[in-house]
Amino acid sequence: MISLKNIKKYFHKGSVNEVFALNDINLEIGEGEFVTVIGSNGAGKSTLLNCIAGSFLPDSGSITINNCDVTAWPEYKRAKFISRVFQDPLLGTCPSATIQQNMALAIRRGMSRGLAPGVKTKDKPFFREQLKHLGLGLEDRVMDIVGLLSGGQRQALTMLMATMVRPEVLLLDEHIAALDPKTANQILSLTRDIVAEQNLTTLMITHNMKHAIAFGSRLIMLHQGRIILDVRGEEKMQLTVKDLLAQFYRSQGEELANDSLLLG
Ligand SMILES: Nc1ncnc2c1ncn2[C@@H]1O[C@H](COP(=O)(O)OP(=O)(O)OP(=O)(O)O)[C@@H](O)[C@H]1O
Repeated sequence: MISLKNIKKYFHKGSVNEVFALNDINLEIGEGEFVTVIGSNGAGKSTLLNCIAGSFLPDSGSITINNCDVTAWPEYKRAKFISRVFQDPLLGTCPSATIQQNMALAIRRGMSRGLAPGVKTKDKPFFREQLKHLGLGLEDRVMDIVGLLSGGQRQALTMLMATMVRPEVLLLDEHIAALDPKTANQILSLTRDIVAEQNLTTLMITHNMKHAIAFGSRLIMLHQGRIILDVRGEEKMQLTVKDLLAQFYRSQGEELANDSLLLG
């Protein structure tokens, strides 16, 4: 479970370029909840994930994961709880190492790394079994250098590696945005299966409103650093892209109304 209380995050505070990226975020995410996160460019989506992951610390507020206050923890210390998959498939893997060397690193998540661990003979059948689940034939290519894989194959491997040791929290930062539509759908299905099998607490940023509605158990919309929509269950299932667009334009309209008030 994740709990964010009164999270505020500024960039360039006190300067003319000041940005209020997260404006008093309060969010409780229960164990196994799969939250899709939408919002316009600059709404604060990545900043929210960065604050949870510890990529940077909030200016105020607190973050707890499974009742452990991690607010002041640096990113590397939170890594024992959190796995993250980015838009760029290059970021989740070591491209110059083989598939099984990458998996050997992933299986040691949260443990002290020490010197290069190498691939243990006893782990090899497990790696092949895991790869087989992907249905991409990668189980027959364990000695291939990861840099040779296509973006989709690599992102599938990244998803596998991110969840081989069950994380308490899975953060997906537009993880399908760089893929063609067919591959994106395959990775989304894989995501849904892994999240369901392991009952993972998950946040997934997407710009695709259809995906935001179809996937996950809860949907939040951010606008100017605030949560302006938070729906789950039946209410989420009834949502349409039209509803989301209406909400989106309403938030933009309010902004215009405020501006006109100010200018008036
Ligand atoms: N490291 C940073 N330094 C300065 N400003 C930043 C930094 N990171 C984010 N911002 C600013 O904070 C605001 C929120 O950015 P963020 O990346 O969280 O938005 P987003 O919703 O993820 O947008 P997008 O959909 O375009 O990726 C933006 O105005 C952005 O310019």
